[in-house]
Amino acid sequence: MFKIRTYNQLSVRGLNRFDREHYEVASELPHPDAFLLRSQGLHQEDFPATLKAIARAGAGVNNIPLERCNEQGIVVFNAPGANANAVKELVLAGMLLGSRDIYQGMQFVESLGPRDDLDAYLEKEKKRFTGTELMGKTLGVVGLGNIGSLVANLGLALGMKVVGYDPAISVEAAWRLSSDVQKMENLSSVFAHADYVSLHLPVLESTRRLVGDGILGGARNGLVLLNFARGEIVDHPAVLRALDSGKMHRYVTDFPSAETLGHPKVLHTPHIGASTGEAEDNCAVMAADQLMDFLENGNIRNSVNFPAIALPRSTPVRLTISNRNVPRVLNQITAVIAEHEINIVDMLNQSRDAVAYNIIDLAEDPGEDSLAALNGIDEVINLRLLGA
Ligand SMILES: NC(=O)C1=CN([C@@H]2O[C@H](COP(=O)(O)OP(=O)(O)OC[C@H]3O[C@@H](n4cnc5c(N)ncnc54)[C@H](O)[C@@H]3O)[C@@H](O)[C@H]2O)C=CC1
Ligand SMILES: O=C(O)C(=O)COP(=O)(O)O
Repeated sequence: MFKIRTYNQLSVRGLNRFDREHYEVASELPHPDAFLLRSQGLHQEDFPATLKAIARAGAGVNNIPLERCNEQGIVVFNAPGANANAVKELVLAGMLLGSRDIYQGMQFVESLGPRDDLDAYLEKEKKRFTGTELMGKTLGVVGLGNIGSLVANLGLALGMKVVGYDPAISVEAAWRLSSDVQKMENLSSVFAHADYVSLHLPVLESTRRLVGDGILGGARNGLVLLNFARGEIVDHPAVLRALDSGKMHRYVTDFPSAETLGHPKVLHTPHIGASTGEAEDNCAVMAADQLMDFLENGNIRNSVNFPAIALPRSTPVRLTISNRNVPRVLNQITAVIAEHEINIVDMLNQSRDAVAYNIIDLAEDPGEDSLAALNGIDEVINLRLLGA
């Protein structure tokens, strides 16, 4: 029986992927094999010794202490692309909120009590809410991954000119991207060319407060900045300065902060980019399927800290071993197995940065002694014996 501890609201369709004969799935579950979660912050959380994997039913993994997971051999999965369309559609709403005074106009209408001259009054006052059109303007997209590539193509469909910047664009994202998207060499060029800039990059040490005074100083006047990525990517005091000076027209963000709340030119949504039924289903189903394949077969798909690896089962006895990625560990592993006179039927070894991972199908059960010897190899982080 595998135990999955859940956090946050997860789609029932995703949770139903786990067959309850073999999986116990609940919040507050002791001795879990895996966590399944959305934005729950884990940085302050101790990990139980039983924990083997964490599946993030979403894209961003800044809520998970990856360094600690690497040290403890915990495999972290995410669900790339599963909520991308939901975010793209909210960005469209954000662009319209930034170009037309929809929100302010609605607030104005709501503030009116019943009055006989309502029509005449609205016709007189509507000049306060004149906006601009998206067509013909330039959209800059920073980060052209699963979400950014959809947003860039959307901009073209709206009749915008689109420029983009991504220093490490993946081959799949490049295939998705229209050739009409103009490539920029750096972040400053995006801001120098664009009327609207939409951020779709992860928060990393290198991207924290990336959008600050320097970048904003070189931006086009009247910039609308859209942040549906993470609040930490933007230097909020710098954004407020740009709004107050008139350099920036609107800041539209899915990440409310104490600094930006209450500013009349900031439009906040409560981190709902991925909050659609469809995205919640897609994310939870993808995360659950990846977890099950890992727990049952040791295969790894869409991990953010371990290599991608999958081997069809060739025998009922499978060993998986995580080790530090240094020379001669594989030799030691195969030597221990040979010393115990067990035949290796099939095996696969992959590495990623400081970690290596092995799937080894054996002709017979290895027994306690050989498992202890394998565990005793200095560089082995952890080991699992999977039955049929
Ligand atoms: N508002 C919400 O509810 C949601 C927010 N997000 C946020 O959006 C981010 C992006 O999501 P996806 O597109 O699915 O991720 P992704 O991994 O498919 O794409 C991210 C792209 O950013 C690029 N990148 C990295 N550093 C960069 C830099 N310094 N400048 C420009 N590009 C850079 C990467 O090369 C990659 O192509 C997530 O990391 C998450 O923080 C994601 C989903 C929902
Ligand atoms: O997928 C992401 O990175 C998100 O920000 C979505 O977060 P959520 O799953 O809605 O809490």
